Amino acid sequence: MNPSVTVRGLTKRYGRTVVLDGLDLDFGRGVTGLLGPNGAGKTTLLRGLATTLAFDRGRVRALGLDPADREQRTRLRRRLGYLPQDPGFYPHFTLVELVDYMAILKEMTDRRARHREVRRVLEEVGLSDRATTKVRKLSGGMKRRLALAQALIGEPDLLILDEPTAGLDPGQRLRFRALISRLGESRTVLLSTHQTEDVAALCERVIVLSQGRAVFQGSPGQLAGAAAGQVWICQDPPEGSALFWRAADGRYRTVGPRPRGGTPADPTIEDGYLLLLGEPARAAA
Ligand SMILES: Nc1ncnc2c1ncn2[C@@H]1O[C@H](COP(=O)(O)OP(=O)(O)OP(=O)(O)O)[C@@H](O)[C@H]1O
Repeated sequence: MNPSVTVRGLTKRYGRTVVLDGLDLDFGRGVTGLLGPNGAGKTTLLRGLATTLAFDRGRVRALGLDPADREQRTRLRRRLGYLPQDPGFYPHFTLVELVDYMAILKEMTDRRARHREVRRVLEEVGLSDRATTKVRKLSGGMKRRLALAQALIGEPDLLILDEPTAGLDPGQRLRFRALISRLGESRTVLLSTHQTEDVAALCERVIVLSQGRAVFQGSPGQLAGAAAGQVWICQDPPEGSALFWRAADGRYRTVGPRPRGGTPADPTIEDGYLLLLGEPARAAA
């Protein structure tokens, strides 16, 4: 892999709280998923890579550019699209006005080309029929789609998406997955999510962040493989396991040491993730 983004020793503190703790990462073209528990530092990392926040220490190279250098940061901004966790759009703008305004901020000065681009990105996210609706009248899922639309302006080489599928209905989630995987064919896409299904469906690479460090970097298959031989199905609630749940077929699923009467099951990404973060041990404590 020839990485489009390289991160070395990245550190960010808020007061005494260390949020990113000497983070090292590499990822390249295609879709990379960023998983991690609440507060792991995902949004902080994405904000930094999107150049809206300065890190305290460490080095980033994105598309061959150094965001710590003012001139290179401007060049990088021209080539990146960012979907923030909470975009906070102007509520009284219509969708078309808002996306047009974002396109102006992205230095699209040719009016006709800009209007074409605004129509294109609204079409991409299925919001063309809402073009003249005011932002404040959108549902949560529609606002998410609008947030993706503005990130797509100008066909950026690097897309940084903070929980792009949060709040989407199943049909839209599928549509988003198709769009994001298509974008990943020719660009570098980094997306954070709490949905392991999204990672399985979309990502060729996954990074797990915990307490500001990357505790896993590899393929989704490798993450699932980390739980091989540690996932069990039982007919009855497993004795001695603190973390188990009843599946739809009425049997019990557990991750960790083999419970009495447990038969092995195929591990999923979620199993690998839970084990990696020590969730079974935490539940037992
Ligand atoms: N502006 C800020 N000032 C102070 N602390 C902050 C600020 N932004 C984030 N934090 C803290 O930094 C830590 C990491 O937050 P961050 O939003 O990056 O986590 P996250 O992995 O994206 O979490 P989530 O999955 O809940 O979105 C948290 O402890 C959070 O409270």
